[in-house]
Amino acid sequence: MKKIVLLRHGESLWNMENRFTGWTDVDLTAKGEAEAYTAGEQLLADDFHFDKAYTSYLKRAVRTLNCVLDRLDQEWIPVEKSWRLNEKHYGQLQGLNKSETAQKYGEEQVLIWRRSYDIAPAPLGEDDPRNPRFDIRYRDVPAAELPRTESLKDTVKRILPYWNDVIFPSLKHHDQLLVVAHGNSLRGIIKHLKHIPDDEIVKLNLPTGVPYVFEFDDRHLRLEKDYFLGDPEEIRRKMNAVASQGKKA
Ligand SMILES: O=C(O)[C@H](O)COP(=O)(O)O
Repeated sequence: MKKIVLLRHGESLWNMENRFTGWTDVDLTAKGEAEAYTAGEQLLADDFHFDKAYTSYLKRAVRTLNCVLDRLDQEWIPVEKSWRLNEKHYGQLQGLNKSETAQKYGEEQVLIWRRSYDIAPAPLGEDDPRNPRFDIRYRDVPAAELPRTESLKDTVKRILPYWNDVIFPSLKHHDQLLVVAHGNSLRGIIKHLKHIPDDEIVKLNLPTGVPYVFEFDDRHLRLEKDYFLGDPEEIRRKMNAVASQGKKA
């Protein structure tokens, strides 16, 4: 049995402040770091030995991965970072408080911006200093590929080449892979893996710091089952809390 574990980073500063984050590079809170260590604990208890790990260019994911590997005493494994695993770009919403945005534009509109498949928030201006083209870390990415906003559909389109050409094929010669990324970039991968229809994906809210295991058969790499590690009640509570971030108060 081959396994890929998907893990959303632990709580970030802007998760705590309930702000749209996207490509903004904010750090973990102390709680987020503790969540990452707890995820490591759960993976240790289930005897995971990863062959390779993948993460984004954003420190909340990188640091979560480091905490997990530290807890597992598997810091030596190869790690590959890709901008393609970054969070969905939230355009002009980045930095705004989600509840205040719901008060201003309505909860329904915020739900569309957060969870619809093909509607993107307004883009950052071409000359906005937050435009990724001004950020040195993306200097090797062709300018035309750098987003100034994204729908989940756009995010999936940018992730899939990396998933299909790099991550998934490496399962052929590895048994266990770890992918630490973000709420929406992982929703995109999960949609692809489980063939979730466009209008169903709106309901999926990924909790921070909870390992999500996908098992594949050895021969054909067909998805056999998927499950979260941890207490189902606690996971449900965390998922509901994520869903509620877009409510008025
Ligand atoms: O970018 C963000 O704000 C979070 O990582 C995910 O936010 P969401 O749950 O509002 O999509």
